[in-house]
Amino acid sequence: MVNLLPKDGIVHYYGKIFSEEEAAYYFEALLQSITWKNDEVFMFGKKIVTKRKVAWYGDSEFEYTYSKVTKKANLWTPQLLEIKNKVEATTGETFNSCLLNLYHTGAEGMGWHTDAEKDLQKNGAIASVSFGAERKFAFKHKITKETVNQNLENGSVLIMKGTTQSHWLHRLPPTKTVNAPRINLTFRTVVF
Ligand SMILES: O=C(O)CCC(=O)C(=O)O
Ligand SMILES: [Fe+2]
Repeated sequence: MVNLLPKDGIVHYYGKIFSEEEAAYYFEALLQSITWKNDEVFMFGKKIVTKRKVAWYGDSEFEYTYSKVTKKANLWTPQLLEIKNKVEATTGETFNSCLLNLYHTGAEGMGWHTDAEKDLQKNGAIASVSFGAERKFAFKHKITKETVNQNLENGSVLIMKGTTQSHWLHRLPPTKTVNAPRINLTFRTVVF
């Protein structure tokens, strides 16, 4: 499997692991069954409510601090467990929690960041599953500013592991060329 990063981390793109039918089914099922909430984050010291919707799920109703706001996870739904099982079987990694993001249109994205919150296992693998509109995902090296791009297809999975979060930022750039919605799931390992 080729590493998308030239150094300082490992990113594997598996491409589509779900068929078009499975991806369409999961997109609709997640849209309906997940308890979506507008995300509250701190930016420049001010609490802001994002347009993007989010939800946390996991093995237990643990509390999780993300961008300075503490949230409580929901317990896995049947579909989330099916998706998690498929991702674990494909990648050989295991996960105990998942952050879901719902981007209503290409106008919504996520700025440059790392997934290195203190509750996350250090250098643990993070699996990113995408359903719905295809979007560009970008990495930028913190020191050299090198960038790497990957289109995240409907029903695909991408893994970030090793020292990726220490050396590379990532983002989902907003785009004028996409109007359709997208659901992204990032499976993670939270340390209790
Ligand atoms: O939507 C995406 O593809 C990226 C999501 C992400 O980076 C995150 O939830 O930390
Ligand atoms: Fe992230």
